[in-house]
Amino acid sequence: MSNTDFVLAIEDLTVSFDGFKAVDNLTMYIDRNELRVVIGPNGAGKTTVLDLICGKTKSTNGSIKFMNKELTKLSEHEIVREGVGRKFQTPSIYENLSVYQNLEVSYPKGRSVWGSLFFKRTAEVKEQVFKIAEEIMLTNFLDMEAALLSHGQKQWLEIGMLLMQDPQLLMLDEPVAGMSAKERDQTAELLNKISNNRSVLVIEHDMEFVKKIAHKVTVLHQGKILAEGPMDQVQEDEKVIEVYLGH
Ligand SMILES: Nc1ncnc2c1ncn2[C@@H]1O[C@H](COP(=O)(O)OP(=O)(O)OP(=O)(O)O)[C@@H](O)[C@H]1O
Repeated sequence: MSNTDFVLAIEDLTVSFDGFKAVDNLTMYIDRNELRVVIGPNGAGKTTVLDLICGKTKSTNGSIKFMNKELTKLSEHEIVREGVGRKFQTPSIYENLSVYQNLEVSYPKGRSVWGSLFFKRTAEVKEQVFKIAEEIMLTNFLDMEAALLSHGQKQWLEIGMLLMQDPQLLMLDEPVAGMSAKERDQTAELLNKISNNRSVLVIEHDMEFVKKIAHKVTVLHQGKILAEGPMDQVQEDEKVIEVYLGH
């Protein structure tokens, strides 16, 4: 396909594990600043789609273009460098470092235009740490050891660590699992803010949360798209009710 304005263009994507197609000829497009949620029953292929985008799993067939660049041939590290960030379900923060230090170590090395001018870089990193800490609601916790944060705060910190790299696409697998109702609301606000200037792709089972964040919803079933559109439209879809929402 020729160049497009989509941040992510997935076309005819298939991955087969010993003949079993976990993702089957999938085509989907994500716009700039779009917040897309992928829903669907267990085993539908949702996590596998994220694994394929971030290069953890290699496709059998098809194309994944991120800002018009083909990702399927790149390594996981190269894909991160292109600007794709992924958060897994379990937080992978440094428990014995402070919130500040966790954010600081996540700043990409060599990003600074000042190169070896150490003091300039330090100021630049610091500014970014404070900006992100405010975004993830942890300004008052910067000196706290990460181990002492609540479960929800740890999840936000990990989102913040990804934001330090300024990805153009952020992918999150069940970001509110295990969170309190208040933390879920705050996470919805956070993701809405984040998608003001980047695209976000979320897998989620919590439909109340999905309603609060999704611009559009893609329903996966047996590796294929069952339905796609705004949440209020998708939740009225008979096929979707039958295989997923009605359960
Ligand atoms: N590396 C692999 N090797 C073999 N089969 C796999 C592999 N990864 C995923 N699968 C299979 O592919 C199917 C899709 O799994 P996937 O984890 O993507 O589903 P999911 O929609 O994320 O489900 P859940 O909601 O339970 O997380 C499952 O049947 C799974 O067993």
